Amino acid sequence: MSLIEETIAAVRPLDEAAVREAREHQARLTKPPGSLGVLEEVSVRLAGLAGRCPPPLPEPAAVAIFAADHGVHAQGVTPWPQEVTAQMVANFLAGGAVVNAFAGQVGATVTVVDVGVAAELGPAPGLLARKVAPGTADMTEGPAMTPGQARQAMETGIEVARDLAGDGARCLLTGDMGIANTTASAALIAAFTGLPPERVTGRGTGIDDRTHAHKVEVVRAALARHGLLPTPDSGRSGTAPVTRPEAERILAAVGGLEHAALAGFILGAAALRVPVVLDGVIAGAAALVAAAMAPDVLGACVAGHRSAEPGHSATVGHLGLRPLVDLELRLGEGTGALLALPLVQGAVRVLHEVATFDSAGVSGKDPGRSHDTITE
Ligand SMILES: Cc1cc2ncn([C@H]3O[C@H](COP(=O)(O)O)[C@@H](O)[C@H]3O)c2cc1C
Ligand SMILES: O=C(O)c1cccnc1
Repeated sequence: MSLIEETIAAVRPLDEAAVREAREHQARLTKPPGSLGVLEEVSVRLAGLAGRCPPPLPEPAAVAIFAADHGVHAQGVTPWPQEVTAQMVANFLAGGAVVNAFAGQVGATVTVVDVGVAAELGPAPGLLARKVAPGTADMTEGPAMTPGQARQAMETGIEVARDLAGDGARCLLTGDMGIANTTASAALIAAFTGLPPERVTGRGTGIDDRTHAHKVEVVRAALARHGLLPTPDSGRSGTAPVTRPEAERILAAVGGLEHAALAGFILGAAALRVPVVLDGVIAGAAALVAAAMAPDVLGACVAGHRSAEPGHSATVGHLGLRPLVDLELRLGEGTGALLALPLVQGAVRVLHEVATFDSAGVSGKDPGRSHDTITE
C-alpha cells in the first residue's frame, strides 16, 4: 500500500464512547450546561478524536508553512511579484513575519516546507527542502500538476505531520505561502462546492475591481479548461460528493503544490488522531480535497478562523465547520490558526481542571422550580 492509501485507511470516525463521556462530563462541571458554547463542542470532538476523556492537552503546537509558486501567476491575478514567495520564506526563517510573532505569543514552533518555490533556496535551519517542482504549470493552459507531482506533494504533507507529531507536537496548525495561491484556492473551492467562480473568488492580497473581475475570468477559464465549471448540464452541482479519483484529478488540474501538501498534512494529522487547526482559504481548499478522500478527517479539523475571502465562508459551510475567530483576517501563513490555538487549548483544559458539582459541593439546579420560572 502507498503512504497515501495507508494514511486514508487509518483515518477513522470519532470514538463514540469518548464523545459520550465528554458530553456527560461537561454536564457535571461547575457551570450552567452549554455555557461554554462552541468550546464544549470542540472539547467533545477532541475527546472523540483521542478516544479518551479528557483528551491530551493540545500542546505543544507546531505550525507547518507549506510554500510554493503558481503558474497562474502569469495571468496577472495578483499585484505581487512571484519572488515574494521566496522572500517571505526567508522572512519566516529570520523570524520577521506575522506568523512568527503570533507563534511566539502562543509558544508554537514554526517549520517551513519548500514544496514548490520557483527560486532555489539554500539550506537553512527550520527549512525542509522538499521541492517537488519549481512551481506549478499555468492551470488555464493545462493541468497545474501531473498526478505524480500532486501525490508526491501530498506524501510530503503526510510525512511532515508524522515527523512533527513524532517530535512531540500534540496539535498541528496549517500555514501557507505562495503568491497567487488564492486564485488556485478559488478554483478548487468552485470545483468542490459547485459554486460559480464569482461567488468564491476574492481579492487575495488586495486587488482593484478590474483585476478582481479578471481574476474571476481566469478561474472560470481554468475550470472550463478542465471540465470543472458548474453548469446545469455538467452534473457538477456541488451536492453530490466528489469521489476520490475525481478529488485527485481536481487537485492536479487546478491546485497548488502547497494545497496538495496541506491535504496530506490534514490526512496525516487525522490518521495520527492529532487535532489540526486550519488557517484560512488556502487550508480550507486543501481540507475540501482531504475530506473528499477521507470524510472522517473532519473529526480532526478545527476551523481556526473565518477568512475575509468569500470562498472561505463557502468552504467552511460546505464542510460543516464553525470558525472560532472572525477578525476579517486575510493573510494566511497560519496566522488565523495561531490566534485560535488558545481557544482550542482552553476548551480541552476545562475537561482537565474544572471541578464537578459533586467534587466542589456546588448545588445543581433546583429540581422543584419549573423551567418556566427560572431565567437561564
Ligand atoms: C508580503 C506578503 C506576505 C504574505 N503572507 C501571506 N501572504 C498570502 O498572500 C498570498 C496569496 O494572495 P494572492 O493570491 O493575492 O497572491 C499567499 O502567499 C498568502 O500566504 C502574503 C502576501 C504578501 C504579499
Ligand atoms: O485566507 C487566507 O488564508 C488568505 C487570504 C488572502 C491572502 N492570503 C491568504
